[in-house]
Amino acid sequence: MTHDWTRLPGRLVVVSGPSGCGKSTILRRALDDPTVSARLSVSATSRPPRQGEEGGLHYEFVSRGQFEAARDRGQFLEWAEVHGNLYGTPIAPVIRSLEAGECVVLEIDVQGAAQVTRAVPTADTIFVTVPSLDVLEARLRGRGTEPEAVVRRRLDNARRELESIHLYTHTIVNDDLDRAVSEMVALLVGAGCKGADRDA
Ligand SMILES: Nc1nc2c(ncn2[C@@H]2O[C@H](COP(=O)(O)OP(=O)(O)O)[C@@H](O)[C@H]2O)c(=O)[nH]1
Ligand SMILES: Nc1ncnc2c1ncn2[C@@H]1O[C@H](COP(=O)(O)OP(=O)(O)O)[C@@H](O)[C@H]1O
Repeated sequence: MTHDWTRLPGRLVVVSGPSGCGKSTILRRALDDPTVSARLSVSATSRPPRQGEEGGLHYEFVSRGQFEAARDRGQFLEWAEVHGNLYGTPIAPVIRSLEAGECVVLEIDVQGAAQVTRAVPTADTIFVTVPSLDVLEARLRGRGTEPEAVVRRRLDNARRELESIHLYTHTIVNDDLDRAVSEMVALLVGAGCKGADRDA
């Protein structure tokens, strides 16, 4: 499916960063800010749900077979295998939002981000990083959502993901959370994702 993305009035923003850097925490707070108006795209994944994760809200949880069938029908804007699981952005809701002039945020990995920027060169890209790999390790372990082998795999991948940081137009170092959230809010507003409480 090819689309003329430049014709769509909405804005597309891509956010990436290694597992445990804090991108979900920052985005949850930034998207709640009244000066921001944006919708977080819900990805499909073959990863099993973590405790507390809800299908349709955090992800659409599907089997590997269901994911591959949807991918082969062209239903994803981008997709990638990350830490051994498949993840993809359903294309139809993104187009609907962009046609309606809305702002859509994709929280996706570096491989997916490269696919999106090839298809939609006008997309804004934000990389969330951490002050050091030790901090990343502490956050990932502190979150307590993954078994040891999965934590190790995610830390190994983090080194490779950090090599792509220069491909992004903006970077946020998530040291102090409040500051990182303020920076995300400013970048989203700057990208055109303005809420009603923001002057035009
Ligand atoms: N390419 C791609 N990556 C995704 C998508 N959804 C999530 N991801 C990425 O997959 C990675 C793992 O996500 P997840 O298992 O939720 O772990 P987390 O990053 O520790 O919260 C992260 O880098 C996400 O940004 C998607 O639709 N496409
Ligand atoms: N600035 C910060 N300082 C300390 N802990 C943080 C900070 N930002 C996030 N965290 C914590 O780090 C862990 C990983 O954050 P999360 O948002 O799940 O990361 P990601 O979505 O990038 O995998 C969570 O337990 C979160 O509460």
